[in-house]
Amino acid sequence: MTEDTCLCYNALGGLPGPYIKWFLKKTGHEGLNNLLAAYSDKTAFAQCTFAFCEGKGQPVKLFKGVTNGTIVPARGPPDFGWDPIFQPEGFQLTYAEMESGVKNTISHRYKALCALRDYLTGGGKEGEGGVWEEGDTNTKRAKLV
Ligand SMILES: O=c1nc[nH]c2c1ncn2[C@H]1C[C@H](O)[C@@H](COP(=O)(O)OP(=O)(O)OP(=O)(O)O)O1
Repeated sequence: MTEDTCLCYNALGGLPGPYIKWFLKKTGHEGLNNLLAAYSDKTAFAQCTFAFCEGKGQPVKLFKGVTNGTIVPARGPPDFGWDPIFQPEGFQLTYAEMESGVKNTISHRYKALCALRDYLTGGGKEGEGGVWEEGDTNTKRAKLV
């Protein structure tokens, strides 16, 4: 099982997406805001994907969770990733300003894990906002969609 997290700006067609780790490292929170300076659309979505394979020759299954939000100037403790610049839809707080107990009930990772949990416990194809689909057994790395 493996996991990957993307932060996708709608104005940029989904970028930085899986490259967010390196954009964050090189440009910081301010740079991540500046990327959108030329666009009025500041919306973005956070996506988490767990890839799970039962064994050799078995299909890779992808469990995805998406949380929509807006990119804002950094607010809150700068302890974790891009949490200070992501304000989820329906909230006045950034991920960083929220109690972790609140973030953990709305986050992209929570939704992906719900989908994985539902699959492993024999639940339906859709969890609490998360979905799963089959990947490609021939790829060494799970394909992110
Ligand atoms: O909920 C989150 N809230 C804010 N930031 C977050 C979150 N979740 C991951 N992050 C950060 C860590 C890393 O800068 C980037 C991609 O995460 P992620 O793909 O899991 O990176 P990683 O450290 O596991 O590295 P790698 O994929 O090369 O194994 O976003």
